[in-house]
Amino acid sequence: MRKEQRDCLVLALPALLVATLGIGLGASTSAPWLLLTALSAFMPPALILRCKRQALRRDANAHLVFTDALINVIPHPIHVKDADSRYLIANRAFCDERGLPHAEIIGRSTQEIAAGAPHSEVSRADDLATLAGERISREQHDTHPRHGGERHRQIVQGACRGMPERGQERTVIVGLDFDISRWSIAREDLQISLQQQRLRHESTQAFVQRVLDLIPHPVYVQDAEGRHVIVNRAMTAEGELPANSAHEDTEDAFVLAGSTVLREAHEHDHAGQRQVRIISKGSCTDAVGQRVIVGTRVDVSALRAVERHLQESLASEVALRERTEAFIQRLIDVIPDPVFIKKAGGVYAMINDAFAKYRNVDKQTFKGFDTSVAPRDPNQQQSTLSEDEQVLAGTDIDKEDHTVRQATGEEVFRKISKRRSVFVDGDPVIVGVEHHITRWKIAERELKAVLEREMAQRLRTERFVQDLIDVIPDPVYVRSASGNIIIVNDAYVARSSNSREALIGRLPSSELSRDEDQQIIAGAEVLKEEHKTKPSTGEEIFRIVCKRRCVNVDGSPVIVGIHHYITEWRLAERELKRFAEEDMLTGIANRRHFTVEARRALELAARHGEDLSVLMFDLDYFKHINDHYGHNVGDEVLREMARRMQTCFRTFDLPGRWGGEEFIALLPRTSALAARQLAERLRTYLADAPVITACGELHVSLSGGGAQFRAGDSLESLIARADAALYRAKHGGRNRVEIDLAEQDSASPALAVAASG
Ligand SMILES: Nc1nc2c(ncn2[C@@H]2O[C@H](COP(=O)(O)OP(=O)(O)OP(=O)(O)O)[C@@H](O)[C@H]2O)c(=O)[nH]1
Repeated sequence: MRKEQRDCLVLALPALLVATLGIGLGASTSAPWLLLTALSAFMPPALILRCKRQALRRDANAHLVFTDALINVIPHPIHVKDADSRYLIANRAFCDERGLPHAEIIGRSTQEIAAGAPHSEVSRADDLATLAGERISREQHDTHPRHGGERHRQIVQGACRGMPERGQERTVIVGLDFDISRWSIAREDLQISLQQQRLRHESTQAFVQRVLDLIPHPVYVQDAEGRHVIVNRAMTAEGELPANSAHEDTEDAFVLAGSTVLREAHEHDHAGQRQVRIISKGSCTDAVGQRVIVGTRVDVSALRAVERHLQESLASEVALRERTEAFIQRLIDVIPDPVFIKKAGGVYAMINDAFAKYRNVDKQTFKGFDTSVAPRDPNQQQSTLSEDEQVLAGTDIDKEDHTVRQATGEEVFRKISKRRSVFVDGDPVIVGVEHHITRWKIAERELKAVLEREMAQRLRTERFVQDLIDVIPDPVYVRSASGNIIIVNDAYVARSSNSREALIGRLPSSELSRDEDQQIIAGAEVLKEEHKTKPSTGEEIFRIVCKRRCVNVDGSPVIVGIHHYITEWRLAERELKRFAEEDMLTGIANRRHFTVEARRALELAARHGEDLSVLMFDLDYFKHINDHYGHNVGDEVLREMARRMQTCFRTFDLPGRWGGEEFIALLPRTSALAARQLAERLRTYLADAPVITACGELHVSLSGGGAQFRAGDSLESLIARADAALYRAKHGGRNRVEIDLAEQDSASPALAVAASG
């Protein structure tokens, strides 16, 4: 017997033996045969056959011997006890187990055998229970009495009737003590393995449950009978599921057969709200090999609502875009110039009526890059495309285009502007406007011709004006409103130390002139005389300055000024005046000027009640000087007489030559006595200081007479009284002064004033 067969026999034997005992103990009357029959189930057929042949050849006693031999073959402890629990039969394995010889066991009771044994034995009570018909079958765990090893045993015991003894049959106890240590250990291992497998299964199930619970949508696992074996938390939260419809049952059958389901379900929830779910079903094999349905019910109501909203928004956007495009179309159609919107590659997105009319195309059907619109010249076409690329890159194009129509020869001027923009569909586009400026260009051309003519006319006018003012001998200039010189004539340049070019643009040097120019621009006129003396040369300059506001040929206000130089006139005038008022020989007032001034002084004196006196002088024996030294010397004496009069008299006195060698002096605010003192001062001065002439020093004297103005006096009467006094001085001996003192108040304040002067 091979080891595997033996192990199999060892493992299967207890169960079969128990079964055999259960059957045999109640059914057979021949114990050996019964036992043999029971054991035959565990024995090889050859052994059974041999046993049967031996049994047939021997008698009944021999059966017991055979039984002993037979049970000794069995490696497990087997015994047979009588009703008193004494061993009748014990096989070799039993004896070895107890460590006792067969002889020491047979006939002894269980209690005797077990006394002192560490392991427990079947008790007497068990035997009695067995004898009463109760079958004992229990496992026992103890320690081997000899080698101390741990062991597990299966104790099986039952009652068996019919054992012959002295012609009677008695009931015996048949027991089996089967070592199941290996089997028990294997069983424990199996239990542990099963426990671990169960824990793993539970753990896996828990993990699967947790995973499914994380899914926010309902997920379930359903077996073939329609029972939900797993549902996730989201599914549980939905409450009780409605029963499947017939259609769903059919659907589930297909799913279990391998189909998959993915469909949308429209339902209403408990609150009556419309729900949209995505139902997904598939099948798989579960851990125990059963086909199950795995289903999900994803609520996409919110997504569908968003989708519906998006669709509505999209439709609205499309409508808005269409309305926008229509508005843009209407807008650009209003523009009288050709307008186009072009995409990359020369594709026209939109054109207006003016563009369609100018290019002779149908606006509604015209789309894309039309060769009839595109330039016919390939080079020009390429140039246009290149230009469009620049515009799309961000470069603005502003250019003028001039073409001549071949058919009519008509000139066309256009101002083309192109800009980059973004169309309503988001594409970058070129917005172009072709502004037709033919009329303006032709008008400009004509205007330019007119302007050139006008410019020529203006140049001629300016030339004429320049020539005109150059004829004027006086300096003439034209200043702008801001004061800059814009035109000067030759006379102005001639009087200036600067060139004409240096003068043009120059501003007035003085603030006064600038203010005056502003007044003239405002409308004032200036006509004035200026008198200047050049510091460098002392040259006197007289000029009449005339300024007036005029309008230039270009329409701007200007200041036209002319400097009329009258220096010669003023000097001649001054000379004439001198001739009219001065004595030509002596330079003092002549008789006419003296008379005019004297009359005015008499009027003032009479009006203000002031003193006024007149002195008259006559050189003594002057004829002798003339005669002796000549008239030139006489003239020298006369000039010296006049100089000394100017020396002796006050600044407000007026000395004059009355005629020949006669002199006169008008003394305002001077009394007669004061006049005497002045006359005496002159007389002594002349008498004491000889006159130096070409003929040497000459001693000259004078005679003087004076009179003070009185009420009612005329100039003639006053001079007459002075002259009378002079006459008295002449006749009184000459070189003396006589004053007309008749009725003169010597204590008058006027006299005191004259004396102090
Ligand atoms: N050199 C010169 N002599 C003049 C001028 N005017 C008059 N006489 C002279 O003055 C002289 C005046 O002489 P008279 O009238 O006789 O007076 P007199 O000689 O001064 O004598 P008495 O007056 O009496 O002292 C004349 O001989 C005139 O010719 C003049 O402008 N120059």
